Amino acid sequence: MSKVLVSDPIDQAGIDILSQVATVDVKTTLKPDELVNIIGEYDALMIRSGTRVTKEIIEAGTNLKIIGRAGVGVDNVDVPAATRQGIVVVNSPEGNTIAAAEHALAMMLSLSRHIPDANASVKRGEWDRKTFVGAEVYKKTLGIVGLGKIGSHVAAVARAMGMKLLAYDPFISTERAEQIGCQLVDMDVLAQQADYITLHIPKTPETTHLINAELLAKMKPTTRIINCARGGIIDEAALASAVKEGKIAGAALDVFESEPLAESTLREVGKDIILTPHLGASTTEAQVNVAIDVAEQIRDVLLGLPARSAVNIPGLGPDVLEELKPYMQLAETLGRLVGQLAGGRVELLNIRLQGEIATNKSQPLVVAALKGLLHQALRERVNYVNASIEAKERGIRVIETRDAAVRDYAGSLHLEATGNLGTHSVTGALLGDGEIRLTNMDGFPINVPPSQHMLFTLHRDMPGIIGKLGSLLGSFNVNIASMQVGRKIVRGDAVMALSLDDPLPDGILSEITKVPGIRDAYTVNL
Ligand SMILES: NC(=O)c1ccc[n+]([C@@H]2O[C@H](COP(=O)([O-])OP(=O)(O)OC[C@H]3O[C@@H](n4cnc5c(N)ncnc54)[C@H](O)[C@@H]3O)[C@@H](O)[C@H]2O)c1
Ligand SMILES: O=C(O)[C@H](O)COP(=O)(O)O
Repeated sequence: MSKVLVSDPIDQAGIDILSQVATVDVKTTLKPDELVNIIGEYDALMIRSGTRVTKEIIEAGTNLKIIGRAGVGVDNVDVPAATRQGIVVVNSPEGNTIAAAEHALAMMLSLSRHIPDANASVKRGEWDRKTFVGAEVYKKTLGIVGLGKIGSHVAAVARAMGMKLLAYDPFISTERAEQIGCQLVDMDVLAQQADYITLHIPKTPETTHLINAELLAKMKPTTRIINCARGGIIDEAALASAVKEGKIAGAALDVFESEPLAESTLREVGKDIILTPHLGASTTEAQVNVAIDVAEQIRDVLLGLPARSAVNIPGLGPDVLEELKPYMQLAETLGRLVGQLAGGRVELLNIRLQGEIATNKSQPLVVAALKGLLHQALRERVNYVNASIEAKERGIRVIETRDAAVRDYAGSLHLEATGNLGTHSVTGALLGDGEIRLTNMDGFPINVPPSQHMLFTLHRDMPGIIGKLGSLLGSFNVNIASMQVGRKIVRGDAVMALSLDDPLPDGILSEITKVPGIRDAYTVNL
């Protein structure tokens, strides 16, 4: 049975799902070196933001197949190291969206009305109404940095509260921003005009210290900043000084450059800075959502199925996966087939995507074909995660063409591999019921389902060949399950595709090519 390590607190709903397929160990107080020492035993690791999954941990995780982040941000995982090792990294892109958006809104209102300090003062026995005079958000301008899932929900609620909305997000269209009721502006304009600024962007090299002393200096003395996205997007020292010196009115932070927050000037500023311990996703509802979402993906991957929210499989989002799922197996099968026909070292793979799969969403099919192609050399070391990297490192050039014209099938895939031993091609399609059909090999039309053990011959179309081949296979005790000949002209060249019940014994291929009229023979195990 597989083993899963859960190293951060996860809702029981997730543990129950994992327990269907694996032994689950929950150890939420491990130090980094303890994790390095035990990770080798596990097939999967499930975390939140508390566990830093470093390269060292990943390299020690020799059995790891998947790292599941029960939340959005994977900045605590060395994703490139995981990718290199073929470990799929999944997250829950939407499970805590509402929780994080509501926390940002709660922070905005709490900051405006000094709720945390007013509450503390009453609890101390005081009744001070003068110190805690606040500000209304109605008719104020909210600047939203990052108009993704969380930013958009914040926008909808803030709009209903009567706020005017500006947004900075270089990756979304003006139309999309207008739909959400936001005016897109650049960061400087947002800094100058907003009364409230809320951050909903990932932490990247471009966003690190996006809010710095220079930008803070452009803000109004009444501006308040909320960060429920990631620590490090704001320069904390510059922010603490700006609030202390009255250059801006206040800040509410849920996330910090280093967590847990150690000694910090942020703690010393008083009622105009409020701090929460990374609580954005900490609602009962969000924790159930993310635990189920990620545990289901871990379960699926351990069962050999694809994950719906893998962050390190190019282009494979849940909607795309749904559309392409039936074709992924076809692409991988054709990749395995053409790789074995080509034998030796493949240098060039031409892939033609035809009909309904000729879209810009079909990149995962190319990855699946590469995974199949490399299977012969790398076996289980190659997967959807590292297939493209492995192909590149082995010098395999990939040329993709897409042709939307529908031919005999709604969608078909053609692979041509060129290597040091020559060029071979295969075409395949799906029948209405999703069954795979091989429809062409090396330019010869065929119509056969793939099977585990196959034999292909290139021969002259002449009487007696089929009988001789059948007798030869019989003499080696190999049973033929089905057989088909494909030819372009009568008595010209032809291919024969045979499905066999057993693998071909060693040495039989050279016997087959001795049969008069048979020029070449290829054995394939799918
Ligand atoms: N505090 C918490 O507990 C908590 C909970 C959930 C999410 N988060 C964090 O919130 C952030 C947003 O999450 P989301 O689900 O909305 O993500 P998302 O991917 O849906 O949206 C992020 C948006 O940021 C934009 N963006 C990227 N780089 C940018 C840049 N340089 N400048 C401006 N915009 C940029 C993107 O175009 C996108 O629209 C993430 O950092 C996530 O980790 C925090
Ligand atoms: O990226 C996220 O999903 C949030 O930061 C939540 O982090 P958490 O799972 O540790 O609460």
